Order: sequence, then structure tokens, then C-alpha cells
Amino acid sequence: MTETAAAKHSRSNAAVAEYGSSVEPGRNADGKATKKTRAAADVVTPMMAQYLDLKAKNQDYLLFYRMGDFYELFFDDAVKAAEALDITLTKRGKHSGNDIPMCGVPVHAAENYLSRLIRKGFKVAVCEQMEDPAEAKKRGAKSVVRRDVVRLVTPGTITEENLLNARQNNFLAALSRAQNDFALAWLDISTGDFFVTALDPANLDAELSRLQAGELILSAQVVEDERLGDGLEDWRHILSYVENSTFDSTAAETTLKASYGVSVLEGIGSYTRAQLSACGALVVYLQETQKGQLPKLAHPLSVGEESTVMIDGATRRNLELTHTLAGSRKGSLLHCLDRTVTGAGARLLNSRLNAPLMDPGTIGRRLDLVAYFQEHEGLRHKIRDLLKRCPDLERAMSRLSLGRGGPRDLAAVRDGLIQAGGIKNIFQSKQTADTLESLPADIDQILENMGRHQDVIALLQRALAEELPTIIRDGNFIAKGYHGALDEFRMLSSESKRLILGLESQYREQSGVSGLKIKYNNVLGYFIEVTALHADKLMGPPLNEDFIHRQTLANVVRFNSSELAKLAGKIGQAADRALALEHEIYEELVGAVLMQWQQISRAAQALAQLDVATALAELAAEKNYCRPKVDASLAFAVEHGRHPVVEAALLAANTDHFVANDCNLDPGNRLWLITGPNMAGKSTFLRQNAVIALMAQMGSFVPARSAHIGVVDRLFSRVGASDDLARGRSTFMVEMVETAAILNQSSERSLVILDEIGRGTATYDGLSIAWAAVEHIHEVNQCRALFATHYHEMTALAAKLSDLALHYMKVKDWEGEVIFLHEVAAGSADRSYGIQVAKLAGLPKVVVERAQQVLHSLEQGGQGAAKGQKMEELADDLPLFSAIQMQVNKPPADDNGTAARLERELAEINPDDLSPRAAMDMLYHLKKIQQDG
Ligand SMILES: Nc1ncnc2c1ncn2[C@@H]1O[C@H](COP(=O)(O)OP(=O)(O)OP(=O)(O)O)[C@@H](O)[C@H]1O
Repeated sequence: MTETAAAKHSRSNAAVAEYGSSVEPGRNADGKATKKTRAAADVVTPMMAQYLDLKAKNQDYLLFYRMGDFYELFFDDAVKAAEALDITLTKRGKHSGNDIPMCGVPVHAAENYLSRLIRKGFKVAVCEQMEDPAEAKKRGAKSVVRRDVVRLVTPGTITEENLLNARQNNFLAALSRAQNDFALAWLDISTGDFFVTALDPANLDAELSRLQAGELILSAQVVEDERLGDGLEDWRHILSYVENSTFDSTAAETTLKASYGVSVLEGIGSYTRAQLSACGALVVYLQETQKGQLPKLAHPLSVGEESTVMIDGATRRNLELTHTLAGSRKGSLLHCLDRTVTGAGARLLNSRLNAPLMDPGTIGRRLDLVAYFQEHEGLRHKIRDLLKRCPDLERAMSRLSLGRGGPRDLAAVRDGLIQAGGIKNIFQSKQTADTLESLPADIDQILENMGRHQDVIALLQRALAEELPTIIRDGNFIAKGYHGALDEFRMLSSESKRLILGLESQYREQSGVSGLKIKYNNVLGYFIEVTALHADKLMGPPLNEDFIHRQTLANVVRFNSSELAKLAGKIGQAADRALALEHEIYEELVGAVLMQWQQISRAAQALAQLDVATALAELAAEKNYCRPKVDASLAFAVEHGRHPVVEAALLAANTDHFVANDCNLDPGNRLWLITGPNMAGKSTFLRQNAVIALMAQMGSFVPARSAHIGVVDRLFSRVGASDDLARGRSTFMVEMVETAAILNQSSERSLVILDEIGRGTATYDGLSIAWAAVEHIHEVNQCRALFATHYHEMTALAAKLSDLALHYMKVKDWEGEVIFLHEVAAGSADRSYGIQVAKLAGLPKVVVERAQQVLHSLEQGGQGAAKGQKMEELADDLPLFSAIQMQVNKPPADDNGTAARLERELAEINPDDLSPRAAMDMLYHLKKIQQDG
């Protein structure tokens, strides 16, 4: 156990008190079972009965059972948690004759342990003491402190700042089915965002890949629906099963009406029964997990499935949109593009990249904003400077609404709104200074959404102290001068402290003990303390009339006095009242802020939109990106396109510069067949065009000189391959499943990139599959597509398929070495250079030479019987191969006679004739012969 929590908590007073004696019930002090109690081995202590009852009600959760300063876990929970947290597993007491495994975590550090458990996929029920142990004692010595579960912590319902990633939404999603329709709803409890969509079950995986939800609730019944196929396969780790009744759409209607305080739902949106069911289930789940403390939620926004580009999970992974294939954020497209300066901005950028739009109008308006800020550099910098000072308004508001906030959340609201006001002022002064220039329509809207919040700001400015604690428990966060009565109590409390000091010097004088002190501790409260040496004096007459003995310790003796007791009472009262009053004021302030919840949330969203627009403009300016033209055509024309991530990597490594390439998939040219050696840049070219389309449709400038994109409805990629052992799929099988999805689902408006399909199987099988797939894409899907292949035979298709254009990656053959130019040119590659690339990768020379021989034979071999004969000859060649093999064991071959030359030169040297200088020169000379050779 890293923290000696187990050791400490075994001493926990509360725990010992409630367990009773540390001797197990039914045992002697020497541990032997007594006769009487052996029969009663099954008797459950009242505390254990309470525990078992709470645990039975929360079986899917690890029960954090509060005992004094610790949360204790028992039985299986303890075993699981001890392993997951790497803390000591101990035992305490017996149940049914067996030891009860136990572990515990200190309350003050519980958040950290909680976060680790949640990240490992556990759910936790937090059980608190609902009364003071002293209260419980009043009911009898054996009575148990009342406890209850106050919160269920699940991956989709966390709000704590340190459990959340500030730059990413944490969605709780629900999948429902009603009247044969499916729906998916999702909300972020930490921001209040709430969405719902009708769902085509075939798109389930794509939708879930887009959301990257922390948790998906669903009923066991819906999982069995065959139409979902294996859409849930990759998401097993986020599933939480709930009762089917949670999804009752009629009950959902009532739940939603009640939680939004409306009598008809039409006012907030129109939803299908399946959508109602999904939304209702989310609200019910929140009520259950938050134990009635429902967060403020926006009205569920109905999102049309057809409004965003459909991108399946495999494509997202292959394009490394938000995470690299290795799983890190660094190196992903998002990481490369993200210039946002606030958490809310980062979350918005993330969701925009995950859900690029299809409506050219909306995309155009987003681009207008980026263009405006790209042009107005000074303004952009000013706004970004103010945004940098913006705290996370959304998350602060959510914590306040859940009753989990603190004074710092109120300060975050104050500061966020002040910055919003500052930003508004910048625009206003700009407009007056520059009257002729009109702002893009969306900026007007954003500024309007920022609203005016003078009252809330003024209130919080007056109310909050300068230095703020994180929690409200200890008070001291309300500013002096805000509340008359509070000031009075505080004055009384500090005045009394002054009086204590006065009393202390009075007693010193009276007793003649200059070391007398008035001290305070939690057990005794205020007391008078002198060293043991002076104790007799205070205990004897006449001083014993004033000083009442309380405690004798080894070196000091402690006293009380009626005067001190009176004063202490006053101090305590004043401090208690001040604290109670501060809590009251806090609740009032939270109430005032939550009254403005909608307006403040709108302001928070407006700030996030500005952050994204200015961040994308910053990126465009920094990287020289261009504004794409996005319309309803089927065009795809990219001039001088680059891959943002590869370009950035090359720049960072300070090696090659990125070679820009054009790509034109306009009608008549919509299918490009790209050949070229390995490492020539085919995959990069394929990916960069997909990425450019996505960036354009999310409303970003793109890495190109110009780009014209007719909106893409679905994006498919089959790039690279890895096997999926978990699902029992080999590399080739994974490749074929992904290819099948593309051939079955892509439409004329889709963009497809296919990299070397068919390479995972026998050459001719692979070639045949690739060949047939290209024909299908050309004739049936008719989508825009880039198809990279090593099968040069396929270039023959150009003669047959009218819209197929041949391209290849240029390389230079220089003295047997291949040099990659990374340039795409019209036509086809003359050969594949695979063996040269293998040589570059460091394959043993002997293998490279043999491969060249085999290739030569194969190329000469022709087809049918002739080929068969050639292969046999090759196999017969084996002795030749072993001859080469023997050479491997010899010193390295010396093609240019270097060794012989070195030998000659060495033979001619007489070291005795050489001066040290000449010897040195000779050594350099010999070294040079070796290197040049
Ligand atoms: N346009 C470019 N400009 C500069 N360097 C590039 C360019 N395209 C690719 N590269 C570099 O070449 C490397 C190989 O590129 P890529 O993986 O795209 O090749 P490939 O032809 O798909 O290879 P393989 O067939 O082996 O998968 C990249 O990692 C990158 O460093």
C-alpha cells in the first residue's frame, strides 16, 4: 500500500467503535472459539447487517462504506479493489465463520482512488455516514451510525475535475429500441449538453466511434436484436445494463416533462418514441446514480443522422483522427490541429472533427469565421489572450448544479463572464472604430449569445473573498463587507481570540508562571497548560479556586477555568454561526447563478465557438492553409495538398520537406489507381486527401494551395491492417470485412481510400479480389476513390474503365539505389522496387541477392507449365543457395578488392621508419581506403 492507509485505518476510532472490541465476537482473547458462541457463528453484527443490506442494493458497484476517516471495502469488493489499487488487503471480523477480507482508502484521498477504479472500468457506490456518531450513541451503545449511498460513480457520470479530461467530452449514452426503430441519446453531465438521434443499426459502430462515450446504457433485450450485427463488439467495455423498464417510452415522456418542468414536450423538441425512450433512460439513470441531484441539462437536441459525415470506427482509427493507432493523443490529427486555449474550445474542436458537416451553408459560415480571424490578426491575438484567462465555465456550472461545487466554481463563473464581457467590448470598440466593416453573421450571433451578466458578475465580485478554498466546509470564502451579520460574527470570533491572549497574560501574572499558555486542541477545546514543574502551584490554594485540573501528561499539566470556558463558548458560537452563515450565503449565491443557468451556458458555448474559430485561424495562418470551397457538387480537386501530421513530423525532425501533391477526382476521373514502390508515399497521399475532405467539412482551412470539395456523405478507408485476435479475425479477414463494408455501403457521394487490398493472401487471389473490387467501385458504387496497389497487372483496367485514371509515385533509380521523390504523376510505375526497399531496411545481403535471382526467374517464367518448370528449377537451385549461405560465415565479401589493397599497403609499412606524425597520417590513409571501399 503506497500510503499506509491500511495501517492507519486499522487504528480508525470509528471503525473500532463500530466493530466493537478488537477481539472477534465469539473468541477468547487467545483466539479460541468459545462453546457458547460457536453455535452463534452465523450471527451478523448490526454494522455488518447494515453493510450487507446496502451492498445487496448495489450489487454491480464496489461499495465505499464510510467509517470515520476511511471508506472501507469488504468481501469481494475488497479483493478486487486491493488488487486494482495495489493496496493492502487485510481482514476484519468473521462472517459465517470465515474471515472478512477488507481494505480501505482515506476519505481525504478518495478522489484519487476513485479515479483509478473508474479508469479500470469499476463502478463505485459511495456510502456516507448520515449522522454524527454521537447521535447514534444516544440511541444506545450498540446502535449503528445511519448510513446511505449518496452517489453512484460510473464512467459516464463523473464530474470531478481530476477524473475528467478537460479537453474532451465525457458522454453518457443510451441505446434504445421502440416500435422497431432505434435511437441513440447522449449527454455530458459535466457540461449539460444533451443530444439524440434516430439510428440506423448498421451505423451503430460508426456512431459510437464518433462519440467515444465513457459509458453506454442499454437493456439486455436490445442487445439481442440481430439488426445490431456486431456493432457493439468493440464497445463491450463501456456497456452498463439496466432494467428494460428504464427504457419505457411512456414513462420517459413523464420523466422528461417533470425534469424540464413542462406540460408538453413539443415546446422543447419533437422526438420519436425510440428517441424519447433513450432520453428518458438517461435521465432515469442520472436520477438513480446521482440520488436525485439531477444536473442542469440542456433540452435534448435532435441531431439528424444525415447531417454529419458517416465515418466508421476502422476509418477513424486508420486516419488517426483523435488517437494514433498506438492509442496516444499525441501524433493524432486532432493533436496536430488543436490550437484552442480553453477546455471548452478543445472539446468543441474534438466534437467537430469527429462529426464533420454535410450542409455547405453551415460549413461556409464556419469558414467565414475562420477567414475573418485569419485576416484580422491583431483582433485574433487579443481575443485569444482573453480566452486564455477563461476558466471552464461549463464544468463549473455543472458541478454547482449537482451540489458538488465550491467557492472556486463560483469564481470560475465570475471570471468567465468577465472575460466574455471583455471580448464583447473588443468587438464593440472595433465596430465603432471601423464602421464600414460588417462582422460575419455568426460573430453577431456569438456576441449576442454571450449576453450581459453584470448583475451576476457584480454579485460574485462583491461576495467572494480574494483567496478561495476548494471546499466550502471550512468557510472563509465570503468577502469582508458583503454581509453585515457575518462580519459581526467574524469580528466577535477574532475579538475573542484577542481576549484569550489577554486572559493568558492575566493568568501568567496571577500565577507568576511566565510559561503558562492557553492552547487549543480538538479533544479538550481551549485549556491552560503549564509544565509539570509548576502544576502544584496551580493545584494548591489559592490558585486552585480559579484553576480546575483537567489532564496530567508526562511533562505538562492542563487546567480549565470558568472564565476560559465562558470565553471559549463565545468563540465557538461565533465561529459556528459565521460558518453556518457562510454556508447559507453560498447556497444563495449558487441559487442566483443557477437562475441564470441557460444564459450562462449560452455564454460558455459562445466562448467555445470563438476559441475554435480563432484557433483554426491561428493554425491556418501558421501553417499556410487555404480556405476550401465546399459545395453540393461531386468535385474533388486538391491542388498542392499536404498531410498535416506527416508535414509537421518532417518539420519537427528537420529532415525532408513535405512534397505537395495534386489530386483531382472530378467526374470522368473519379477513380485513381496508384502504383509505386513501398515507402514512396502512397498511404500518405491517400490519407491526406481523406483528411483534407474531413477538415474542409468540419469548417477548417486545409493544407493545400486550393481545394474544391463536393460534400462527402461517408468516408471509408482501408489502410494498413492489423489482426483482431480478440474477435478471432486474421489480418486478411479484417481487411475483407472492411472492404465488404465499403463495397456494400458507399454511394456516389462517398469518398473511399483503399490501400493495397488483397495483399494479405496468395498473390493471384489477392489480385483477383483487388481487380473485382475496383470494377465494383467503378461500376456500382461510382464514388470518388483512391486505390493504391502493388499489382501492376491492374493498370490494364484503365483501358476498360472510363473513369479510372492511372497514377504512380515517382522514384529515381540511382546506381541501383532507389530514391523516393514522393511525387504523384500520371501514368503507372514501371516496376515495384520491393527488393531495393528491403535492402534499405537492412535485409541480409545474401537474402537480397537471392531474392533478385528469384524475381528474375519469375519474370522470365511466363505462365502455366513454363512457370511450373521455372519454379522447379529455382528449387533445384538450392545447392547454389547453400553455397551463398556458406559465404555468410566467411568474412564479408569484398567486391572492390579493398581487403587486398589494405593488405598490400600494410605489407609495405615498416613501423620503425615512421614518425608518430607519419604513423597517424598512415592510419587515416588506411581508414579512408576501408571507407571508400
Ligand atoms: N509527400 C511526401 N513528402 C515527403 N515525405 C513523404 C511524403 N509522403 C510520404 N513521405 C515519407 O515517406 C514515408 C513512407 O510513406 P508511406 O507510408 O505513405 O509510403 P507507402 O508508399 O504507402 O509505403 P508502403 O507501401 O510500404 O506502405 C512517410 O513516413 C514519410 O516520412
